[in-house]
Amino acid sequence: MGIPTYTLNDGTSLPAIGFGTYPLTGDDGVAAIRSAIENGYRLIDTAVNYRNESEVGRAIRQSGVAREDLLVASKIPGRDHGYDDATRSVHESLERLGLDHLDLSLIHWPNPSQDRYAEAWRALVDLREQGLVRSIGVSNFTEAHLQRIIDESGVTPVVNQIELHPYFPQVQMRAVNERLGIRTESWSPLGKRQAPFSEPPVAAAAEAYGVTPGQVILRWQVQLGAVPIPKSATPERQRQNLDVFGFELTDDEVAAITALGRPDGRLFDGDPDTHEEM
Ligand SMILES: NC(=O)C1=CN([C@@H]2O[C@H](COP(=O)(O)OP(=O)(O)OC[C@H]3O[C@@H](n4cnc5c(N)ncnc54)[C@H](OP(=O)(O)O)[C@@H]3O)[C@@H](O)[C@H]2O)C=CC1
Ligand SMILES: O=C(O)C(=O)[C@@H](O)[C@H](O)C(=O)CO
Repeated sequence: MGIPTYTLNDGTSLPAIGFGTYPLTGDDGVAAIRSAIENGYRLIDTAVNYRNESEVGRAIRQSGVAREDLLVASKIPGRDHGYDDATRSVHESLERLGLDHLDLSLIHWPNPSQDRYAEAWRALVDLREQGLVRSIGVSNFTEAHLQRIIDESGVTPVVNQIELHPYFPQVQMRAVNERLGIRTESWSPLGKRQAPFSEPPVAAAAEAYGVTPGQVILRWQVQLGAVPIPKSATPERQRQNLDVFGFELTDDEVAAITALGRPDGRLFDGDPDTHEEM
């Protein structure tokens, strides 16, 4: 069964699930990313700050899958938010990846104290016009950050990649993204080391559908309309994480997993109004 796709607000297509590559580096990283591509992932998520763009490029070339069948997303770090810096950053990413364009480029964190994310956005708008980037988006943006770049540029991001897992279901932020016509992407979609695999709603659904708790959580993501980008260096888990389109949770099951949300559900201090990454 192929991976379903969404049509984004710029008319391009995005697979309903992607592969996260942090912190896969070195030859082992290449092997894991190549395995993910060979297992069927067609959206590969990297970033300048993952220091693995060259590994992603090597894995693509070794996989034997045609470049045009893959979507490669990378992210601009906080230190490169100036217009010229952001432009240079994307060029350098392409060099490390060995590609002539990115399918998706995101601003990694808004870094509001620097207050230059709107400049980085203007650079991405121009890079898209120049054909170096097919689609442009953001990550860890709040409603205020989104509204500012939309008001100043007239261009709406295609995605907002945010922390999203059962302990942190981001009900409000998902509603903001939807209202603005922005597709939500979920980072740490399983909840990383705090994955709620044994929580009753997750365990019960796994039992009911004969799937793993990880598959229940990723199916929950899909039914929220979010695009999860789970990372796994384990081929069997890579396959499992992609195999979430053969069953459907009831509305009550979705609601019960969303109800696992906690006020302190963030995995670390990743509040976009205060957490900054250069
Ligand atoms: N934009 C941003 O600011 C951020 C973006 N990200 C992106 O999101 C991606 C995914 O997030 P990440 O933080 O890795 O967390 P995930 O929620 O994807 O969890 C990854 C961890 O879960 C394990 N795992 C994967 N699949 C399963 C499974 N089916 N059952 C049990 N354990 C499993 C993996 O172990 P193993 O590898 O051994 O299988 C790994 O340790 C990152 O790789 C990155 O691309 C992440 C953080 C911030
Ligand atoms: O993985 C990412 O994209 C990040 O932004 C990471 O640096 C994230 O902040 C993290 O993993 C911190 O533990």
